[in-house]
Amino acid sequence: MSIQLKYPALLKQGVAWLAGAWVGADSGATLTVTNPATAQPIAEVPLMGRVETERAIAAAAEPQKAWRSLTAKDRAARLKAWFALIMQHQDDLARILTAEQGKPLAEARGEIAYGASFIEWFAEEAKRVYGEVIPAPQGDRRLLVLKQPIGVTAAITPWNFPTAMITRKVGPALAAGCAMIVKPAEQTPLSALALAVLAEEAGIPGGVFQVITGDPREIGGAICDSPVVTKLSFTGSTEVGRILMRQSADTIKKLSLELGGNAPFIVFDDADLDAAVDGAIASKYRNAGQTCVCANRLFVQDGVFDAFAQKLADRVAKLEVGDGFTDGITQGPLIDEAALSKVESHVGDAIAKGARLVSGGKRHALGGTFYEPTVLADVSPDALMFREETFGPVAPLFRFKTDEEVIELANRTEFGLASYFYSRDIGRIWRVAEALEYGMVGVNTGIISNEVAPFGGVKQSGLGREGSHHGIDEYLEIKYVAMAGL
Ligand SMILES: NC(=O)c1ccc[n+]([C@@H]2O[C@H](COP(=O)([O-])OP(=O)(O)OC[C@H]3O[C@@H](n4cnc5c(N)ncnc54)[C@H](O)[C@@H]3O)[C@@H](O)[C@H]2O)c1
Ligand SMILES: O=CCCC(=O)O
Repeated sequence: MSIQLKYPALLKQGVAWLAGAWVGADSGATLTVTNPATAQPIAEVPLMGRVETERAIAAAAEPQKAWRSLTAKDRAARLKAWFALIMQHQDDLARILTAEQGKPLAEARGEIAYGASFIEWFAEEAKRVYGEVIPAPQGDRRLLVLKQPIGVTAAITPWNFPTAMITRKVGPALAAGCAMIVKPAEQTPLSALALAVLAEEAGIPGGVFQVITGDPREIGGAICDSPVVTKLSFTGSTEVGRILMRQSADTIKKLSLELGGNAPFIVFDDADLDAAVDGAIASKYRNAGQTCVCANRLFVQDGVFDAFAQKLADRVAKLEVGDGFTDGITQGPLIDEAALSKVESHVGDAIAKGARLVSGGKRHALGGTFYEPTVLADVSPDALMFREETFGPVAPLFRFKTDEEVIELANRTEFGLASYFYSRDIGRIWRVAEALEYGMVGVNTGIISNEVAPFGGVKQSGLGREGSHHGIDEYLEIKYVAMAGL
């Protein structure tokens, strides 16, 4: 299938970006990347493993030293050049993203701009890595705090945001003076490789940014085992996050883990219901519900439950499902058959436990991995979708009566990534925002992500923060220098 690019060099076939060269796997083996909307193959990428990963790690060590020796201003200039190239090729990058991931083209364009914003933001932050001078307890001393790059780093990223989940890591890593090896998800490596094409054009040295594709266990194992890699940043499921954390124990690697969520979306009876419906549509159905910060459980207060359910169903009926390349489409396919089966089983389980189907509820007539945008009412807290991320276009509505009850329900999960609520009572807003055990809280909004704010979770949703001025600290070590005898 041809993706029809203005700049066809962005679509790499059979090669990955290792040690400043476009190379295949040693074995010559490849993985096929398919379009989830059509099940048609798009491209082949190398099936690399441990040996190629070890080569990439070795190839990063010396270039990282040279990169960290550049002035922050010089690193910032290369990152800004990269940002400009990404935005110049926004349309092509969006087409590659839609082809391999399935999201509607308009959403893919949005992801490219969102992804690029992390490169621009951290280009600026590179120049603001300040140290400290601490007042000393002895007169002959001066106590200094320096911040230095942590060294060679690695990133393992998911398929749901094939561009932004990479740039949110590479931006701060390179700004801080680190090198980074990226392993994208098997389903969506083409966006990562396209970023590498533009990084090379922006003058980012080959060993400083590398993209290797292939076997997750082998590549992840080699990264975790390596004492040269001092930091691993992972975005993906909590299950794989746990594996990587265990594997990183022997080398005491610094970790950033952006893991799964189970976001509550609470509508109180004093909410602006139309605004709450807008927020629910944005939060729940973006990327067909395949977002770690997607509303997973919608709690609606008794007095407005039926009105909210009706308004939401009316809006859901207007969503257009189809191939992301078709004009007007607002919901693409799910990524694969496993994702579709999970959604089906969650819906079946909720209905078996007493939920009422308001709209949707089955595979879409288009076939493939398309699923109807779905609303379920009066879902029981015993349902699977109360405990697990559904990761699909299903809005389960749970009924509640009091603030205390909903806060307990919202916090009854091991996850703690994003949460949302709608209310116009300022006292309630403060109380609920403080009581929610989540890393992020959206008040009267369903969209909270941007490059200037700290993104991340508490509990088993992960460790560390990405974006904002905090994001660069994940790639810096603090060094204390005591200067005595002055
Ligand atoms: N918190 C966040 O910022 C955030 C963002 C996006 C997605 N997510 C989460 O990611 C999940 C969906 O993404 P997914 O299905 O791609 O997750 P996943 O954990 O299956 O895969 C993520 C990445 O890990 C790799 N991987 C899988 N097994 C591995 C192993 N044993 N060793 C090393 N690498 C391995 C995959 O190849 C992929 O690159 C959801 O749970 C979602 O909530 C979280
Ligand atoms: O899926 C997780 C990332 C989504 C976001 O950055 O808003």
